[in-house]
Amino acid sequence: MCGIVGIVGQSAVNQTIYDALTVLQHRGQDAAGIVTVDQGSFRLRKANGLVKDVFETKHMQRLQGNAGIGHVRYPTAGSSSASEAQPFYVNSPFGISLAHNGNLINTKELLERLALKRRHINTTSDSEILLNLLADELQHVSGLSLTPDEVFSAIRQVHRQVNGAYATVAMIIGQGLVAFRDPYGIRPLVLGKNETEHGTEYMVASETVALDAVGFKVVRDVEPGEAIYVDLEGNLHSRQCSDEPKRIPCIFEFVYFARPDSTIDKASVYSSRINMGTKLAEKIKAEWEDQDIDVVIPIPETSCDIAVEISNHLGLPYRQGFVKNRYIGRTFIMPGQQERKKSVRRKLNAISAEFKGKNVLLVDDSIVRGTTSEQIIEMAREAGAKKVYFASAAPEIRFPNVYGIDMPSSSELIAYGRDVQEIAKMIGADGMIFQNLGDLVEAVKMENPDIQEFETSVFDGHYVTPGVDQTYLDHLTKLRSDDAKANRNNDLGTNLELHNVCHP
Ligand SMILES: O=P(O)(O)OC[C@H]1O[C@H](OP(=O)(O)OP(=O)(O)O)[C@H](O)[C@@H]1O
Ligand SMILES: NC(=O)CC[C@H](N)C(=O)O
Ligand SMILES: [Mg+2]
Repeated sequence: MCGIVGIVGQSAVNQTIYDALTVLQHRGQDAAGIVTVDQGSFRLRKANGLVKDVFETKHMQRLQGNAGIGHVRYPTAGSSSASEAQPFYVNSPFGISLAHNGNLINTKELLERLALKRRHINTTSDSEILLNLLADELQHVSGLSLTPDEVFSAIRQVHRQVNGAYATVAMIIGQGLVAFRDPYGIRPLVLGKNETEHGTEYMVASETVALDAVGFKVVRDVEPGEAIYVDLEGNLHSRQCSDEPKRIPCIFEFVYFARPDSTIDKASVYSSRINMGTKLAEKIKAEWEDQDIDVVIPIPETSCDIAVEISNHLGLPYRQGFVKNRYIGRTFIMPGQQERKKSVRRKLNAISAEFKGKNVLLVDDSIVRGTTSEQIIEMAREAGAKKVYFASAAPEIRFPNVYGIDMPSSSELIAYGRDVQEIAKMIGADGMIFQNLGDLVEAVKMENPDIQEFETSVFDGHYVTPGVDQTYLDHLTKLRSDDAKANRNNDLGTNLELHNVCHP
């Protein structure tokens, strides 16, 4: 997942974008970037690393101007090279800079189309393709300034060509900020505003928490297929640009990705997780009639809210038996399996008193590769647990994700080709329980009954966009499995790639 933000303000936006990116850091830890518009020029700083490390004072001082966009990256396409950090830039027409959360499917076809238009794509990033498609559609405009109609009809054409997930912000020099969400609204995008004595400031971001953190008020979600255009005078325009919009948000945002204090498509992430806890506790009660659990223990951090609810519902004590090292980030979104594996023990440590001689129920939001659960169970046993049960608030993940979560290969998923008993054996649990998909959907739907459908492909293999068939999935495995990535990164050597207008 990635985090995006865009602002048209009434005063300098560099610090606001920086602050917003720090609260979106959980969506991407690999790279960060900010572009601002200063007196008709773009200012850009992007590099691999966390927000706090990428932007030094000297960079912040350069990022002048009252409008800008920002990005935190978790790669799902292309490479981890710093040259693929975002925002990307093209100089024609106008000069456009773009940041993207999601993943495009039909990149091969789009690349061929762009080549015919003599547009050169310099990286392997799908986001650079998206930028060039938008640029190409804006190329048809005749005047020197853009009208909202022209912006919206360009985005309509982009929607017609692209298959995939894309929440996008783009800054067009001398014109304004453009933001759009794919026709299914797979990835989240929210609009906010701030009234100042000089006028209204507008902001779009991946999650509402970014608006809260910088003092903007949430206006509403950007609708699936909708585009927002804020011109540099600060006027807001919006239009539905998809021929067939349909709200099908990614359910994994609610399970894991988003922060609990965010609201997506009017559904609170926190309350959804509480509901997941209630549903899972009901299943535990129904299926484990003679359960002998002494204590419920979460696997920090995302599962904490869920575990509290399970303990309440089962009438069992809740204990924070694992201490989380606050200086280690999220392990699942780390780029390679070796690093993920190493980080679990650096991140979590058991408090023996909570395990010694007890039957414990460990709760996690999800089990993907099994990296966390396997090691955590080992730690619980080393700390003296008698029996270790394991509960997952999401169902078994058996299918690749193609919409912005880096799970490209089913063979890397621990639940692939295994039933619950086999998974329990693999991770060393004495008993194991997964949420039913229907219950997970219900848990989020309770927070907004108007959401008719969710993107649930990792659980059921149903892909909502065209273009995802076995040939595509095989191609993805070849391109992005952990082994493929490791080989590619070994080949990288010294970084000789072209970085567009990045000042070190
Ligand atoms: O089965 P796995 O492949 O290990 O993936 C699942 C685990 O990864 C995530 O935690 P992460 O450490 O990324 O973040 P968190 O601190 O927000 O829980 C998630 O919450 C699970 O604990
Ligand atoms: N997770 C994401 O949203 C990734 C965005 C884009 N596909 C990239 O790899 O940079
Ligand atoms: Mg976790």
